[in-house]
Amino acid sequence: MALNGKVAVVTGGAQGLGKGFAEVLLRHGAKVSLFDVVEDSGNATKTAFDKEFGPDRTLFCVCDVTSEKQFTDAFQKTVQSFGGIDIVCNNAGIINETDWEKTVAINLSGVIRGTYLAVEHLKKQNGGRGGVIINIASMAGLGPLPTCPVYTATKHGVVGFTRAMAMASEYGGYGVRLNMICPIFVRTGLLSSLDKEERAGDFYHLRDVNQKIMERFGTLEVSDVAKAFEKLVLDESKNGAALYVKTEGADYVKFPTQEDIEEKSKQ
Ligand SMILES: NC(=O)C1=CN([C@@H]2O[C@H](COP(=O)(O)OP(=O)(O)OC[C@H]3O[C@@H](n4cnc5c(N)ncnc54)[C@H](O)[C@@H]3O)[C@@H](O)[C@H]2O)C=CC1
Ligand SMILES: CCCCCC(=O)CC\C=C/C=C/C=C/[C@@H](O)[C@@H](O)CCCC(=O)O
Repeated sequence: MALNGKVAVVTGGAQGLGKGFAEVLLRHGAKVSLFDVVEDSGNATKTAFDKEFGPDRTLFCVCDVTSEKQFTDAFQKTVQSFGGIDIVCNNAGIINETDWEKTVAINLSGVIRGTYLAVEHLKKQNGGRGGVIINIASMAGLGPLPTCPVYTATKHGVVGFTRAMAMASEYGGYGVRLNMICPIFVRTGLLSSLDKEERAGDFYHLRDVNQKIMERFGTLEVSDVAKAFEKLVLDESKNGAALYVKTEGADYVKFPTQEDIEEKSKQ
């Protein structure tokens, strides 16, 4: 997909991976609406992008993805300012095993809400232009991370939901593609979440295990995942695909087919 002149929404776009994805889109000539709860960082990121890319290319909307009203209003404001939407990246996420309901509300319900709103705006049957939705899952959406079971569950949920929606879009002729990114550990603020007892909850005693898993898989920079995001957003052939990003590079995940599952269950 050529990105010049396209309009994108990035949730959790004020910092970390979301900021990195927004920068990729801006470099390709897109306009970007950043949705985030943290007003200071959102404004600071918009100011930095204004300086680098010009004043009319970025919008910042205060938006908590757990609020239907704030999310709907932010989509509306983006359409009013930029004249439509072509790309939506549902990226906002946290790790909090103590307040696990908040983790589910942001990481899974927030992605579901953001995807439904995106489909409503992009879908050709509603007068939309079609486009692409990229949901940010994790390697913890493909295999279990024992140090954060609820975070793991939300990311598995994002993978299952996005794959099903990709099929629904294809069967329904929405003109919208839905894909996922599944990175291993990335050096952002989120990475230290499990070092804090109030975030790690009952799994605080497993912080050494977390350290070992991190050493085994290694850690990425935001720019590594931004490069994978660029590859995925430019590739118009993919729908329902998950790009696994690791230290050796990025590869598409080969999900088992129904035949694979049935074959294995016979063994
Ligand atoms: N850092 C890592 O190791 C990995 C991160 N991910 C995923 O990438 C996504 C981004 O994470 P990072 O950039 O690492 O974290 P981060 O903490 O640096 O950035 C997350 C952003 O989301 C925003 N946010 C949090 N709650 C929100 C809400 N309710 N509404 C709107 N915005 C909200 C924060 O204010 C922040 O700007 C998350 O979904 C995370 O699960 C996936 C794999 C690895
Ligand atoms: C501080 C935690 C931040 C987590 C943020 C992420 O989303 C990063 C996820 C990164 C890696 C996940 C790896 C999961 C691997 C599992 O498939 C499994 O292989 C782990 C096995 C652990 C073991 O054998 O001890």
